Amino acid sequence: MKMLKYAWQSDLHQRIKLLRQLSAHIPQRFYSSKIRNIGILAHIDAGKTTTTERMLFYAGKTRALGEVHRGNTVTDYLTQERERGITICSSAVTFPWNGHRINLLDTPGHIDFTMEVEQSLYAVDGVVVVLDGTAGVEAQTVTVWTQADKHKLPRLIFINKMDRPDADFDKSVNDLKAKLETQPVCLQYPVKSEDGVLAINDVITLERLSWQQNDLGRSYKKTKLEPSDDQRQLQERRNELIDTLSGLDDELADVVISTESFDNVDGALIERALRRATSQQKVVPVLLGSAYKNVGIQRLMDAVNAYLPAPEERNEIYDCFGNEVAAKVFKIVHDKQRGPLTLVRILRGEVKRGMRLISARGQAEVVSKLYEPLADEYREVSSLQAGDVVICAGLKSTVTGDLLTSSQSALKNAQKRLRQSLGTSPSQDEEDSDESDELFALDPPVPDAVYFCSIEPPSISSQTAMEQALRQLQREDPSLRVSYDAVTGQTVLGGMGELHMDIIKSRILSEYKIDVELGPLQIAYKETIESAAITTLSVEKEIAGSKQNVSITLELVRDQSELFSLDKSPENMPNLNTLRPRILQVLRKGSISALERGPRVGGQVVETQIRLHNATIGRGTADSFVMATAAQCVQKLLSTTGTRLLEPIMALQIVAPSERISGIMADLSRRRALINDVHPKGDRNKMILVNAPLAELSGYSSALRTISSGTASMTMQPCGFSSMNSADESLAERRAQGLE
Ligand SMILES: Nc1nc2c(ncn2[C@@H]2O[C@H](COP(=O)(O)OP(=O)(O)OP(=O)(O)O)[C@@H](O)[C@H]2O)c(=O)[nH]1
Repeated sequence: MKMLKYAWQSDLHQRIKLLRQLSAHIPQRFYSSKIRNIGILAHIDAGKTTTTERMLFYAGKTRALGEVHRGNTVTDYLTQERERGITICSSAVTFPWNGHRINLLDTPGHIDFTMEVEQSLYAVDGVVVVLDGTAGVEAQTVTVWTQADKHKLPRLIFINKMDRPDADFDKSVNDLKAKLETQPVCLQYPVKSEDGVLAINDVITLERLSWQQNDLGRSYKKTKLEPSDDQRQLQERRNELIDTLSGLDDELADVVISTESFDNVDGALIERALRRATSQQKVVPVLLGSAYKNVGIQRLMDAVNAYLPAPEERNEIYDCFGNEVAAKVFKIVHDKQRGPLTLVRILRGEVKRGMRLISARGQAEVVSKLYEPLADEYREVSSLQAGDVVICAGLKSTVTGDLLTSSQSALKNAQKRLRQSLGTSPSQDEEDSDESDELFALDPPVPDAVYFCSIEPPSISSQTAMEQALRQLQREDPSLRVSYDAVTGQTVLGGMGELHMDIIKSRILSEYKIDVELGPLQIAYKETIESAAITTLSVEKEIAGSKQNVSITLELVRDQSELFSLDKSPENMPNLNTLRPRILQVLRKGSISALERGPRVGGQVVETQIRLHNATIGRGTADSFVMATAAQCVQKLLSTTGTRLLEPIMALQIVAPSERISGIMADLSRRRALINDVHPKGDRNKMILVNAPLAELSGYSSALRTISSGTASMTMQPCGFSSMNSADESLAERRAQGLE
């Protein structure tokens, strides 16, 4: 079975063997219009894994149909995934289809793993978004859609679960327009027989497609529709499709104008126009089916070949790199013998063995070896081209999400061109890494941690090994935060949720053989100052016979534009002008480090700017002393001025029968929730859109089940941080101290 599971496999050979199936292994001469690198994205439980299973089956890659509820699917291969019936880490499968090779990444739909989805998008050229036909566009659909937007990825929609009696195709299509503001073009419509069996009317061919169930949907019948109301309606829909496309495509428009009729437009011409319009993201083709009942999957695969772009067709957003090398790290895997292997999608240029690559963060690395995963062996190669996915050995500090280029100047030039194309003004301080990162905007944003917990090794002797494991895991998964609490002496993990932490724990056990203990999960509050404050700290010490002397004046102000700035008032400028850039960097680093842990609950201090008024540094004073004094000065300011707590807020979408709504709302109001909207959803249901503090939502899904007698469904995702009243703050503080 050919598949790629690049997340947790410890055996290098196995991993490479599987990796070869991603597009990288296609030698340049075959590497062409016949490859499709696609991602499959959806809200949790929409049916991605079931759809992928069918694709593998019909492509002849598996002999039996895997089912999520039986725990025997190909892509959900981890014990945790199979037990829980959900996808946790991206996995990729490859299969041939009608002379093409489709490399498909199945991504997690659970909110804890949004970062995983984000990384995968750097490796694909197009996306299939799966909707649950009974639910339409859901919360996580909007999230993944926005991610695909950011990557400018052409998309297809597959409206799944159309076998279910409560599925509503038109509602899902309307949702696409209303909630995703996209232009869907329906290539198919559902038809159901009297006994509820799903078939599909094909708009382009005017055929009815009916799947045979005695061969698990391997074959399907195409019947030309005889003149009838159905046929006329479908013809009208075909005309509408041509009309829409001819407004977007010159070739089609020319034919329509010259023949003065829609009837003479053949299917191939429509498909070509559709391909161009999809690639340019002017339209999104919509298909439908039922993965579970084996209906419609082959046509979805046909559509992937027909309408989603080949790698070579989708590079324009990386034009800012010209002919220079640009490559994106989308996954790091660790191998015991060979160390970190970096999976890279080459966006522009050619990556060569021995090449020096620079990350957008300014770190230089040398690619010691370059592998093209080919045939049954991974094969060392000397170079690979744009569009390929390759494995680089030797990159030591690169992290998932890094952008690599061939030189600092290539990076700067690309940044300049990107700025121009984005229409943003040049940075005043080109050296300021925070700012250039922001301008470059090619790094995936790392979501804020909303939970944290302590992590302890089984014995002191395995502390170093645990720290090493965490460092490696962090390179792979930037949404995992690791810090050290100097007060308790504990290592602290920050992350996206309970599942995220659980997975980290089980990875440390399975991959590093350390049985770590996690402390209770706690909410990751942030802190912010209430009002501006200024202070001067002068420290003088003798260390190893050398006199250390620093006097520094810092101010804290409420401002989230920059973390650190210079007070450029006339009285301070003469002093600041005497400070070397290196010393400024040291002062900056030291004072910013103190914002990592606020005085109240150890939360990150945000929306706070440190302003340097002046600094006097004695001759021979060590940088480390300057840095520590700057940090101390900020700590002093924070504890004297005091901070307010900010708590993580979750956005919830709750759907329940109308008669249950009042009970749910009453419960929500006890949870300090803010109801944003309540609107009808279908004939019998209502949807509540609400923001509520994470602290009030512990065990909420089971509470909701009880209140609604199991009739309500819910999604939630982090939507920012909000201030709290004093009573809630004190409660949070007591909880953080373990007093509640
Ligand atoms: N009736 C019906 N059920 C389906 C269909 N497709 C999937 N399901 C069921 O829906 C549930 C979720 O399916 P999955 O394939 O795991 O969904 P997913 O999107 O991969 O879920 P995550 O990976 O956890 O995000 C399973 O119980 C499937 O059997 C369908 O077409 N019709």
